[in-house]
Amino acid sequence: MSTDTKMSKLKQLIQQLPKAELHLHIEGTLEPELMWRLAQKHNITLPFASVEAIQDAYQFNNLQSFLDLYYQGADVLRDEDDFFELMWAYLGKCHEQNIVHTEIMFDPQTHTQRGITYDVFMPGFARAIDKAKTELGVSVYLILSFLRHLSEDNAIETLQQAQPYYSMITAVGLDSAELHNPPSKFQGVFAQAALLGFKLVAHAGEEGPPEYVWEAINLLKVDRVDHGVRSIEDPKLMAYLKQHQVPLTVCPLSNLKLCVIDDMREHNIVELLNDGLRVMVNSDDPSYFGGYLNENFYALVDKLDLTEEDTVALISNSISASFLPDNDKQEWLTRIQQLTQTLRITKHA
Ligand SMILES: Nc1ncnc2[nH]cnc12
Ligand SMILES: [Zn+2]
Repeated sequence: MSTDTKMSKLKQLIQQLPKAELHLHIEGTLEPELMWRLAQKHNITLPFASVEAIQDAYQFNNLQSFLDLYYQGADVLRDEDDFFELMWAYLGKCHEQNIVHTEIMFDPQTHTQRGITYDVFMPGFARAIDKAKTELGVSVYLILSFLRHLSEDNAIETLQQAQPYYSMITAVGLDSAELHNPPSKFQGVFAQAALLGFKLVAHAGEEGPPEYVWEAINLLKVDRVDHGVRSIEDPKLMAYLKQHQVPLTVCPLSNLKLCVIDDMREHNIVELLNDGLRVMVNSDDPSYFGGYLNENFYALVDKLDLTEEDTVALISNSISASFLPDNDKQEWLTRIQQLTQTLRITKHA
């Protein structure tokens, strides 16, 4: 079989296998077309002359340069229908890409800080999630994510304001500008969230040092680390992550777009996988980074010679590292194995 045929068969396998996505910011799925349409709907003047000009502005040199545009973009989200449309568009993508389960982060403070309350965005999200469950068969958990450039007191207030919606929320998370905002700053609010029964995740080791990953584990007691790619700089941390099978929700196109790496060929995801860590592929902010989940996988096939075995392991990890109940995980893992046998590219004797 030629290399091209093998690569295209692998891409078919990626498309066809059921997958979970565990690191996705709903505000990061706002496509330029929807941003443009909502700006017109609400009479908002954008600093862009056209949809193409928005797209052209998506050139970043670090996390902060992206965050500036991302928070500005989110300003077009004003009423319940806007949040419905945003969520519904992403869940339609999930259906197209065979993402059967997704654990979605949302940033309440991005909205409450501009006077948009939980009573606006949560019902919009709920409507889209219910519709996707019945019409598309996509299952959704929500992760309330705190903005780490704001204070811990503000995070505590944000957690309290969410109280009427606790039953819709599975976990809390930590995102935004990582450097100079270490996990230790949020120890109190994470302890409160744990007492309330929420699962815990935090971005760490994206731009920040391995020390931040240690803090997320030891001080915040997270169940998963978002990104975590800089863990590779600390052998003791690598050994810990392997021993405890702490999931790292890795986002290849994001790392490339935000200059965490200079070239996809340098990405360490396959190395982390081969070192025995529980890593999987995610899209982070697909509208801004040039691709949804499958496009992230395709980039690895094209640039990192991803094998069939690696692919199946990454996809299986997306299920096993999810917050789904164990019996659901088992069903999906069995389904992945069965389908892999049927669709097998490399035939073994
Ligand atoms: N990649 C990322 N890192 C930190 N905060 C984010 N918010 C949205 N995407 C993010
Ligand atoms: Zn992220």
